[in-house]
Amino acid sequence: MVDANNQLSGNKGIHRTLLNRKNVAVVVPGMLALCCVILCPCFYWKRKETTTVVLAKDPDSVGSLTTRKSKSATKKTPGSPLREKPNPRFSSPPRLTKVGSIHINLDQVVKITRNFSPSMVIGEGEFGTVYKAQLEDGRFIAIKRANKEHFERVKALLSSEADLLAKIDHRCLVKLLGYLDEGSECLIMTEYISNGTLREHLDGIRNGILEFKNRLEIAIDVAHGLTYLHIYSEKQIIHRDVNSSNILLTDSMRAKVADFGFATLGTTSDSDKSHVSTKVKGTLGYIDPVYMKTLQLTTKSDVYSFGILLLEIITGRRPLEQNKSDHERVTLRWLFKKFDEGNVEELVDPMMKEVVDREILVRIFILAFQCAAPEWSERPDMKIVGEQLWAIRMDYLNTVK
Ligand SMILES: Nc1ncnc2c1ncn2[C@@H]1O[C@H](COP(=O)(O)OP(=O)(O)OP(=O)(O)O)[C@@H](O)[C@H]1O
Repeated sequence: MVDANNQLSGNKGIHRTLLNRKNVAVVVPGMLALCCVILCPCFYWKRKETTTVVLAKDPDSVGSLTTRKSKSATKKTPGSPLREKPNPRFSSPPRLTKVGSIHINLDQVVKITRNFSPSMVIGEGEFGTVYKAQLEDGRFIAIKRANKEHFERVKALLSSEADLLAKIDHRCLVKLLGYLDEGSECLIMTEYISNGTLREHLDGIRNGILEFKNRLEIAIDVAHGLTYLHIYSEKQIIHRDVNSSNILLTDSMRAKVADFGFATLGTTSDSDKSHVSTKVKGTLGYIDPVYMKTLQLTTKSDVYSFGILLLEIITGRRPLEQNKSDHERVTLRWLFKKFDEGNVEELVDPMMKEVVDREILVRIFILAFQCAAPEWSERPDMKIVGEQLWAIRMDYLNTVK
């Protein structure tokens, strides 16, 4: 709660500074969102082991979205040609036992995970344990197994995750391979991504320190993955939990967006609705303040989270730095203040070895601040963000030739 207050009230100061400078607008309506945090009965905070604070995952809301018109809504995201032609495969909800490209029964899963042996565990999430296993054809897969505690609720979450994952196919998004709901087991199987999470790399606990070029390319991959979800997938999908622990890296340092447990369908191209109304979910520090305040969700909420992620990628700092002094705790606020004072180079992750051209850094910071702007209308679409990052990457490569 204290952290939320800091995050939100800190952002208010940024608002003032930006308005003064007539620069990029980065305003987060701190007090209103703070009131929302305090008063809104629809959500509560939960502390994860990692010290990241997340909002409670509430499977009760799965599939129960309501829609209404927004006064402050931005333009409707254009529908993609793909969305105009419904895919008959998904015209009705997929039969969950048949979702994905591998068909495997529980006995086979038990066999390849050695009866869910602890030695096969590669991760623990809030709602399940993740195992690495090898199929008979040699492929490695990740298997998320629903916790037995609150099983029915967790099952609903995994089923929703599988349902959404079944609709997507993009190299920057983790691919669903199978889903199994049998007796007291509920399992979701995805491609195995071998090189850990982005956060682990930023923390330097994987091999080596991320080079600047890699950081840019990771950001571009995430932007492409989100662009696909927002405008090219069969139905618009809003991820709602873009954060550095949900970005998985391959051995060749390509990024894939994972963890669709909070993801939800957005508006349809033939609808006049500009947003969906739904309970607040996400990871504290990355959640769009407009969404927190209004409970209205659009793709621009993912854009906000992406802006926070981009700052994290360049600076190495978490959105909320619990152990820093008050004025440094909310990274967005602190970074903007420093940026505004003209200190740009010193904001870059100190672990990074390269010296990056100031102009390149300025462009990235401005883009990130724009993504995290206070109003939806001030935030660019993910597609534009990806294009701008790509242009920055090209210019960066020219400076190091
Ligand atoms: N497809 C995958 N390939 C490789 N590792 C994975 C894969 N999916 C998950 N993991 C590992 O398992 C960990 C837990 O993943 P999971 O999605 O369950 O939880 P989380 O994102 O860390 O937290 P939460 O579910 O509570 O938001 C990840 O941090 C990652 O290290």
